[in-house]
Formats: sequence, structure tokens, C-alpha cells
Amino acid sequence: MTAAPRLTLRGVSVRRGGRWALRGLDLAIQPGERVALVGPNGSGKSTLLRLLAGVLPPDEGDLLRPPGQRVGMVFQQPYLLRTSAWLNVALAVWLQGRPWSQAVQAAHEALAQVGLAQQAGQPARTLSGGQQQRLALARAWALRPELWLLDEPTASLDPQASAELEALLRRALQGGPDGPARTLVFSSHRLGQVRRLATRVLYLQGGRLLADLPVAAFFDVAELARRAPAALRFVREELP
Ligand SMILES: Nc1ncnc2c1ncn2[C@@H]1O[C@H](COP(=O)(O)OP(=O)(O)OP(=O)(O)O)[C@@H](O)[C@H]1O
Repeated sequence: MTAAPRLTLRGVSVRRGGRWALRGLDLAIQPGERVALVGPNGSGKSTLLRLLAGVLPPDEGDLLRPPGQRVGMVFQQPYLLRTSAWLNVALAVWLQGRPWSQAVQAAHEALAQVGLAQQAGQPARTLSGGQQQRLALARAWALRPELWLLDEPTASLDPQASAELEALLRRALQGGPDGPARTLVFSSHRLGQVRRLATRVLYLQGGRLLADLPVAAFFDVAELARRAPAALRFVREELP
């Protein structure tokens, strides 16, 4: 017997700015999957992440999300409050409904996990770009999400910071021995990162889902040429 799908989209379309940003998506994402969203600028990746996070409603179709699922979303430009790093995390945990003392403890633990213990008291907006990205990850981490949604998590990072963030993410995705499988959906222009992190790749273009393949098939030229020629053109242009 297979587990109930985490997330199901049936004929979902979303309008943004008077245009269709997503068009007729049918999709089910199972617990424990690591799904990469790839495609040209404006293809709908961020829109899909916001839809999955529940911050954008579908204009057409149905989105089924398990009730009570904890979601951690990290946006491309993390929105950080004009206060210290640890308060940014603790407030998020407190708003989730946990007591303040637990929120403070969770904040310090999460900051230690991402290597920001020394910067806990520093104003969040004075941290470097890479540190801000790690702080956003710590804030999501402290919420103990079952579903991680990351929009271009390493777009603004240099290769070393990017590798560190990927390592952190791997740790964050390892649930406890009895905990539920953690699911990841992320967008990335870095195909190397997609290959390292994803188990499944969704290729979007013009708001339509043109390929939905296991990662090995996506990076197999013959297979991709047969199943999604548009995605192959994109991959060829993106590869160095
Ligand atoms: N806030 C907004 N207001 C109006 N239109 C928007 C908004 N955000 C996105 N769109 C439009 O929705 C479509 C999909 O955009 P989206 O940001 O989801 O693409 P993307 O694949 O994430 O792009 P990128 O790779 O550049 O981040 C585009 O046509 C875009 O112009």
C-alpha cells in the first residue's frame, strides 16, 4: 500500500499580473520526495512554490494539502525583520504556537545548526548575503517542517557557501528515526545542484509542466530528447 499523497494538484491554473502563470497542472508529490523545479525565467517556478506553501490560491482546479502539515518556505530574497538574528527565529516559532521559552531555545539550537551561534545577537539585516540565507534556513528549520519549499536557495551564494548550504539542507531533511519523511520542493538554475539534491525533476515553461521525470532520466540526453525536447534545449543552454 502506498502512503497518501502529500500534495495533489488537479488541473490547477494560477493568474498573476493578468496572465496565466501556471496552466493546467496535474501533479502528486509523495512524502520523502525531493523535487526540483527547473525552467526559464518567468516559467512559473516561484508561483508553484507559493501555491504549494498556501500563500497563493489556485484560480482554477484543486490543490489538496494535508491538514496541519508544517511548511518551511525560504524565499529567494529572505524577508528578515529589523531585529537580531535570534529574534527573527524565535518570533517565527512563537507565532507557530509554541511557548516563548521553547521558542528561544529552538532559535538558539537552529542558529547553532547553521553556524550562526556567534551572530545570534547581530541585527539580521547587517549579516552578509550568505549568512542571511542561512538565517532564513535556520528560521524554517526551527519550525520543524515536514515540507520544505525553497526558491533558488543558493542563487546569491558563492560556490563554497552554496556547498555549505546544500550540506545543511541534507541534514535538515533527515527526519528523526520515527519522524515523517521530509519532503523538499526547490527551484534552481544550477543543474549540478539539481542533480545532487533532487530525486525528481519538473520542467516548466510558460506556466506549463512539460516534463516530470526521475532525476536520472532528466539528465539522460537520449531519454530527455525523446520525452521532453523543450527541456533538452533548456538543459543544453544552461550547461557550461
Ligand atoms: N507579483 C507578481 N505580479 C504580477 N505578475 C507576476 C508576479 N510574480 C510573477 N508574475 C508573473 O508570473 C509568471 C511566472 O513568474 P514566476 O516568478 O513564477 O516565474 P519563475 O519561473 O519563478 O521565474 P524566475 O526564474 O525568474 O524566478 C511570469 O509571467 C511573471 O511575470
